[in-house]
Amino acid sequence: MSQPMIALPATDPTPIVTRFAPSPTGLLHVGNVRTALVCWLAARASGGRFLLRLDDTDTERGSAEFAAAIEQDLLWLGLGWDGFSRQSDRTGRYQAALDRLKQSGRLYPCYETAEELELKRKSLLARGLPPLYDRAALALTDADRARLEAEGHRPHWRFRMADGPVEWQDKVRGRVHFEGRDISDPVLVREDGRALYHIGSVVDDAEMGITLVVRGEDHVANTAMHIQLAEALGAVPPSYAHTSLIADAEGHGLSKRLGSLSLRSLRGEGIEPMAVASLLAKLGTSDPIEPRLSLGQLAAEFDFAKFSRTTPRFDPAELQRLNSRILHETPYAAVRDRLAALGLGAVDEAAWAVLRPNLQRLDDAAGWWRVVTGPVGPVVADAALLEAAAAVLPPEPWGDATWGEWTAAVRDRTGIKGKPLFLTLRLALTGLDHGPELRGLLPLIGRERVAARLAGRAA
Ligand SMILES: Nc1ncnc2c1ncn2[C@@H]1O[C@H](COP(=O)(O)OP(=O)(O)OP(=O)(O)O)[C@@H](O)[C@H]1O
Repeated sequence: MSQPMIALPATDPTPIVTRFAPSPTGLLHVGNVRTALVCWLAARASGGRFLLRLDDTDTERGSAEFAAAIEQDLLWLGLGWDGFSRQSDRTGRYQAALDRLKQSGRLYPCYETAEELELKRKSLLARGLPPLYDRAALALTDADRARLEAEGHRPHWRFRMADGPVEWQDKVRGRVHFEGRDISDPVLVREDGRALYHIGSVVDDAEMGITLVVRGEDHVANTAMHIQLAEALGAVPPSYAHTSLIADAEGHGLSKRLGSLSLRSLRGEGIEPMAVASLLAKLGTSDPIEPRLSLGQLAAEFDFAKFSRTTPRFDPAELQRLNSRILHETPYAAVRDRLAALGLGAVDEAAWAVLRPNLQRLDDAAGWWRVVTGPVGPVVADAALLEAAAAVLPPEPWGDATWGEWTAAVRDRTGIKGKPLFLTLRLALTGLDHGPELRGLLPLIGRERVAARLAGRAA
C-alpha cells in the first residue's frame, strides 16, 4: 500500500528559544554579528524568543565596558532581546551542577602539571596517535590524592566522556557524528577553582529552556561534548545550527580580541544598520544579496536550508554599495529625527526625496543641503547664457515642472540645448558639475538665490 501524502509546513512551526552568548573580550565583529543576527532571525521567524547571555566569567580578559558595548551594538542593529543574563551572576548554579557530576563520578580530579600534559601529548603525537588524555588520574587511589594535596598540588577537574556515538542533525551541516572515545576528557574546572565556559553554557541552555543553539562552526567539537554533559546532568540537549565562520576580504579569520572589522567601526563609517543586516543575513546563503529595509522582511525570508558550509568573505565594498542603495530607498519618516540631530531639521520630505539618491552615507545630506541653502560660489562658464536664463526665470511658486519650462524657454531664446545648457546651469546654480537632479533642486534653492547665482554672486 502506498504511503499517504503528508503536507508538511514550510517552516518549523515550533517557536524557537535561542540565545547569543558572546564573551565581553572585545568589540563585536561582523562574524559575531552574523551569528547574533541568525539567532535573532531564527527566533523571530518561528515566533520564538531570543536571549542575550554574556559569557563574562573570564574576568582577566573580559570587561564591563566591552559588555556595555556589545549591548549597545546589538540594539543599534535592532537586535533587541527577550531575556538577559550574565554568567557571572550564576556561578552558584554551575557549582551545583559540578557537584552533581562529582557525585555521579563523571567529574574527576587530575593533578598533572601543564608540562607533564604537554610531554604526554608530544609523545602520543610522535607515535602517530591522537593526543587524548590517558585518564591516568582515574587510577589514583584516595591515598595518592591525599599525598598530592599534602604536597600542595591543586586538582583540575575533567569530565569523563562516555564511549559510543554522539550524533545530531545540524540545521546547517546536516548529520554530524562523533565517537565519545575520540574526544579527550575536557577540563571543566581549572586548578584555581574557576569553572570553564562549557559548564556555564550547558547549564544555562538547560535551565533557560534553550531549544536551538546557533553558533559558529568553531564550536562543533565542543557540541559533541556539550551533548554528553547535558545528558549527564539529566537535561535534553537542544538542537544545533553551526554556521560557517566569516572571513575578511583576504580570507583571514576574525577575532574580537584582535579588534577585527568591528560593528562599531562600520557604524563610524556611516554604514546603516540595515545595510549590515541585509548583507550578513544573506552572506553564505543561496539568496541574492539585496537591500532590505526591515529585519521583519529578513525574518520572513529566513530559512536554515539556504545556508551553505563554505567560508563567506566579508567585502566592505559590497557593504558600501548596499548602504547607498538602502539610503536611496529609505523613507523620510525613518530619518527625520536623525536629520534633525545632524542639524538638518529644515530638510523636509520633499527635500529628502531630492537629496537621497546622491547619498552614500546619511551625513552626506549636510553637504548637499549646503548647496541648497548656500552660500554657493557659482561657476560662470557662459555669462551670456546665464544672463539670458535669468531674463526668462519664471515667477514663483515653483514646482516639479518649473525646471522643464524654464530650460525650454532658455533653449528657445538662445538656441543652446543639451549638455552645454544643463552643465552651464548646474555650475552656476551649485558650483559643481554633479549632484542631485536640478529639477528637484531648483524649487528648494528658490528664485532669489537662483537669480543671484545666475548673476555670478555667491548666495
Ligand atoms: N568569524 C566568525 N564568523 C561567524 N561567527 C563567529 C566568528 N567568530 C566568532 N563567531 C561566533 O560568535 C559567537 C561569539 O563568540 P565569541 O565571543 O567567542 O567571539 P570571538 O570573536 O571568537 O572572540 P574571541 O576573539 O574573544 O575569542 C560564537 O557563536 C562564535 O562561534
